[in-house]
Amino acid sequence: MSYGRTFTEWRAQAPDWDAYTRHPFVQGMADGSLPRDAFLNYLVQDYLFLIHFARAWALAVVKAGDLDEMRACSAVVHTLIDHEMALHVETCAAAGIDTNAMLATPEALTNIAYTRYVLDAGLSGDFLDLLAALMPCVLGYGEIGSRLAAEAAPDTPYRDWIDTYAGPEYQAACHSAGELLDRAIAKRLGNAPQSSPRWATLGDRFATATRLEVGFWGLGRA
Ligand SMILES: Cc1ncc(C[n+]2csc(CCO)c2C)c(N)n1
Repeated sequence: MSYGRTFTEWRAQAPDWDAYTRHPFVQGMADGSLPRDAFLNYLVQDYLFLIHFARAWALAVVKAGDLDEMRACSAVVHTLIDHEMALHVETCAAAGIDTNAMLATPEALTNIAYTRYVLDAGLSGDFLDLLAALMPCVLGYGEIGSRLAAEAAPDTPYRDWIDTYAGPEYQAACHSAGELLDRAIAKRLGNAPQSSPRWATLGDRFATATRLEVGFWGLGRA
């Protein structure tokens, strides 16, 4: 599967991409062996993660260079707050964890590290720095979702999670994000961005965010 040219190149150069998308936590969702408590720990942390991630996409609206970029980024803010977080709220509610309990849970250090890294990429850099740090999250889950939809055990209890990220709405959002990235790169770095001095730095940001994703799965310990 492909979510655009830039992503394909950065992905190939991020040493931890497979450690992220094929993490034991992910394989545990696929075969159903992941303990429920581990999943719920992850989901509560992920709820807190998404709050700051929505702030980062809102910062992307501020850092955008034209109305099309603003529209694309504000759509992600909306999707995140009104759709993606609903999965977390509903799944946790079914396990007796309400939103107040989720909000009262201290953020884990690896969670703080990840979201604040992304926010700093945007605050200290420009739109491209921020997009490079945002992409592993969006596109990695797209890749995981569509692989698990094909490979997961039919009776895995994590079917809702898989369906959310494998579904046509989320996959369409991934294609839009990949296009947004390709257009943003072409607009600022031209048609041969690999020869820009910024290319390596942007790839490093992508690789660092990928590393932070690997750490995030570690939060799902029962
Ligand atoms: C640690 C972590 N990484 C990635 C995602 C997935 N995700 C976060 S924001 C976003 C884009 C808008 O839907 C997506 C897909 C997650 N939930 N948690």
